[in-house]
Amino acid sequence: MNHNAQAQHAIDLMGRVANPTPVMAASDPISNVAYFSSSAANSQALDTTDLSRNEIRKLVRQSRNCINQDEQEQLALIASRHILAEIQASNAKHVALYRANDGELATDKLIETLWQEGVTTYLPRLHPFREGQLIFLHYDKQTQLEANQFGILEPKLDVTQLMPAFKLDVILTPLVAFDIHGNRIGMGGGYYDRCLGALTPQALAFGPPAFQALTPPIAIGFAHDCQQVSHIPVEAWDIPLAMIITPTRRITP
Ligand SMILES: Nc1nc2c(c(=O)[nH]1)N(C=O)[C@@H](CNc1ccc(C(=O)N[C@@H](CCC(=O)O)C(=O)O)cc1)CN2
Ligand SMILES: Nc1ncnc2c1ncn2[C@@H]1O[C@H](COP(=O)(O)OP(=O)(O)OP(=O)(O)O)[C@@H](O)[C@H]1O
Repeated sequence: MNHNAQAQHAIDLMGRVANPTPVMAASDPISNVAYFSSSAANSQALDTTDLSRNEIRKLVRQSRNCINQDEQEQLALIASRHILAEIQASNAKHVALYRANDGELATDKLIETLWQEGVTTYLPRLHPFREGQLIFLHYDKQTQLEANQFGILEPKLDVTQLMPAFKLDVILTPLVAFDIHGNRIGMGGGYYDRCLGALTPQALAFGPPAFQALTPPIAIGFAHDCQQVSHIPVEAWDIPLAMIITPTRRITP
């Protein structure tokens, strides 16, 4: 991609995007973007009372896959603008993201903007031999990507590019469904559950003394509005997200 094209993306993300019309305007302290309030948002969530995790997964995956390409692009731009404001406000310098799959909110323009803003970005890769675990590798425009077993692009394995997860400032977390309390259901592999579970203050307290002084990364969910559900059946291993950003909502449980 040439320099002009990148600059165009930055303009798109920083300026061109139309704000959604809020039902209940709550002024965002970070930018002048208005969001629905979290409580108003819950009344629009899909009623998932009595549904299993697999049933919720199936329904929500279907609904996010129904969003057409044009709308996907617009929604990703709007949500990217919101998450960019969060990243800048928290002064995060090392941010893990994901490459979109299965109707997830796209992150490609967000990533290009982060590069321009001097933020270092990382992508997850399935651990080469520890099943169910993720590693994070540095990602810039030179990084070679390859598809994993699920068809998701991830950086080729290069140990010089490894980033320990506890050194990240923000982990932008993909998810299938979320609720107002920050609970999430993912694609079903338990990858992010294990990763976030190892980064809680309680987990870090079991590590060497230096780990106890660490500030764990902030896990922020990034999702379409249609991925919000009324109830998530919570399991013992679930780690709630600190924040969820959608094109119209900023949920802080
Ligand atoms: N974009 C993105 N990257 C990600 C995740 C994610 O949710 N989104 N992950 C989050 O953990 C990890 C990958 N986890 C995944 C788990 C299952 C499937 C999946 O498509 N499962 C198929 C069944 C495949 C099979 O049985 O072999 C399916 O459910 O249809 C995809 C990703 C790491 N990278
Ligand atoms: N911290 C953990 N330690 C061990 N096993 C775990 C842990 N977290 C999840 N698992 C296992 O992973 C499996 C999948 O979990 P779950 O259905 O919650 O995944 P998910 O949240 O949908 O996926 P992901 O986190 O990859 O997006 C479960 O059977 C569970 O036993």
